[in-house]
Amino acid sequence: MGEILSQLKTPADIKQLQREQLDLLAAELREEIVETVSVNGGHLGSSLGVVELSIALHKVFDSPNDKIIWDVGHQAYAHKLLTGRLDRFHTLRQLDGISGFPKRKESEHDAFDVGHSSTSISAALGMAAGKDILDKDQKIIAVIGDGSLTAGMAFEGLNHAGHLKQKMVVILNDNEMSISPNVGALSSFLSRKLSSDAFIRFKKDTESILSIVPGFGKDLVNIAKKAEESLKGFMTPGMLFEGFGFDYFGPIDGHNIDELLETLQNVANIKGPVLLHIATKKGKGYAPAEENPPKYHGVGPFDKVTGKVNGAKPGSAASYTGVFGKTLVELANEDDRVVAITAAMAEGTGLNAFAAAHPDRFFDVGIAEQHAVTFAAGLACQGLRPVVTIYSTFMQRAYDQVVHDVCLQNLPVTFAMDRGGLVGADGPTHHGVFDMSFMRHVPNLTFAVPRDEVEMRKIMKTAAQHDGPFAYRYPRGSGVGLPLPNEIETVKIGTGELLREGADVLIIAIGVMVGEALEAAKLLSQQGIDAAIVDARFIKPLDRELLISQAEKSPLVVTAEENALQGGFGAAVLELLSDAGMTVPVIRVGIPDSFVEQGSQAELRAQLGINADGLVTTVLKSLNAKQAASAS
Ligand SMILES: Cc1ncc(C[n+]2csc(CCOP(=O)(O)OP(=O)(O)O)c2C)c(N)n1
Ligand SMILES: CC(=O)[C@@H](O)[C@H](O)COP(=O)(O)O
Ligand SMILES: [Mg+2]
Repeated sequence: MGEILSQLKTPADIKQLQREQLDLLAAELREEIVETVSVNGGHLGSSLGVVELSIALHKVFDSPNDKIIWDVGHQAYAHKLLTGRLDRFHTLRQLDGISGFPKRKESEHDAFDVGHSSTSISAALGMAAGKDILDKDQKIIAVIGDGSLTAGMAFEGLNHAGHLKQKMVVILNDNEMSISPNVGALSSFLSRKLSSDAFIRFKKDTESILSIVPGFGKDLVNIAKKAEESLKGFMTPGMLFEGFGFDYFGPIDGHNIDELLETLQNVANIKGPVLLHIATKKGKGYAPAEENPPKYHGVGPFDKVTGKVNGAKPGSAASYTGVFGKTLVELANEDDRVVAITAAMAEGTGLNAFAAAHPDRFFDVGIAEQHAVTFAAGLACQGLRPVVTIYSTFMQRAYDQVVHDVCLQNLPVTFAMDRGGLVGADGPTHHGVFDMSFMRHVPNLTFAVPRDEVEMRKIMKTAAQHDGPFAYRYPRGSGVGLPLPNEIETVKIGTGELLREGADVLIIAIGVMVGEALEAAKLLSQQGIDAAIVDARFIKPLDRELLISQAEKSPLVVTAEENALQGGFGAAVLELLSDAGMTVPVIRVGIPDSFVEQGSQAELRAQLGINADGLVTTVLKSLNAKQAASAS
């Protein structure tokens, strides 16, 4: 534990440090971050890149009175260490431990809860406007990365801030990286420097114009064009932000503490919105992360000496993401209408395999889920078969686009929702536990949830051949480990499968809960209880015939899903049975009406009772209650 760091109890203590101590502090912070992430996993590169910035912010500003809002929040580890959380830092991202993201309930220094990107400017602007109304003396600072700046919401905030002329500081942390290298016109524009080449060209062209001014002859158009091109070379990022009404400063070296301190002190008192552009290196100070930023963006436990990631145990099953990436390439090999879209998550979604195999049919649109969906709608209008691959949690951003731009027009767009269900250590901002509720009621949409990787391939092929919108979701982590047949079958839309007969209870499960239900049936049979198991496979349309015929035979129905119970799969089954006039008791197992904290997937499932043991407990409790009721 670092000597200087361990003495810091609050950020006010940083103000007492001598200038030379700040460099040592930076080194200690890096050591602590690398040490902890190497054991627990976490977001390494982004946090290492803002160590100096975090020190400078806490030296110049007065948190918690002044508000520092981190965009995404995956880079806030140094901030956490500087604000009294060193003692608990070893619990980072663990069950009951400190969060990998800022959380207001965790610390008064965490000004705003984050996890999804591009919210910082809007939140900061709201705080800035609020402080004025309430006459508070505070400074408001948003820190946003160049990747997060690619989202429309960031520009909505800039646009409004320029209009309100609100005093606030936006720090643009530009490392030229999102998770992968940042994409888009904005990214190229940000890295534009005022080159001496451009200046010399401009000078020459201007001289040529001046020399012929008296004649203004036939070469004028060409010369004017040349001069215009040269002028474009002068367009700097500052012009963009000044156009939005911000005072622009930078780019400055985001690892130079002196430069940071001086500039922050200068901009702190400017009236009106300020944009400070800093240049940093993702992974700074840890060679493996500097050399391969995507790998160490969000990384599992690794050997801190060599940087070697522990990875999956040898012989473990391929991940759903891996199977998805491989299968989509196969589908695209067979059908050249298949195109793939990611919103800045090529690695996470497994679409990097597709990008390598079919680069001309792959689109990374930046962190822009809303645009991704409507862009897909446009591609579908041209006769293509777009597959928009977005984590379930980030699909929440694009709900209106799903409804208005795709489903209303009944366009053949596929929504592949990775990380459906509980994701583990990222916690409540990232669990994908609402998609069944927010997608299942949209007209025209077909929605399936495979129980294993073989079923996933079948559903993917079925979706690719379907003439309308189709969604499927699959979980974070390994599949069941089934061998994948080369030939991919399709399934009939709206059909489930009876996997086990049983007279005492009917468990209707979907997705990963099917495996848990089968396991529960084995455990129940040891207690003399005979459970029937149905894999519903489709949440929309439900297999009406199968579900009703099985429910008619059973004294008790239990539904099982890794989704919010409110409006989810169990609710859909209840509606179906109730509409059919059935009175069989239905117990729903799933996620109750509260946000689920962080922890490993297994720990969280056990806590919530959404695993085989939980199903057994629910079934036994319900059967006992039924028995007691009929005895009385
Ligand atoms: C709405 C949303 N989409 C996608 C993500 C996944 N994501 C987390 S960090 C990140 C890259 C952010 O890049 P940048 O803001 O430049 O920060 P850096 O990692 O470079 O420090 C992405 C795509 C997210 N958190 N939120
Ligand atoms: C911060 C963020 O949103 C991503 O980096 C996310 O944490 C990635 O999650 P996976 O590790 O499941 O890809
Ligand atoms: Mg970046």
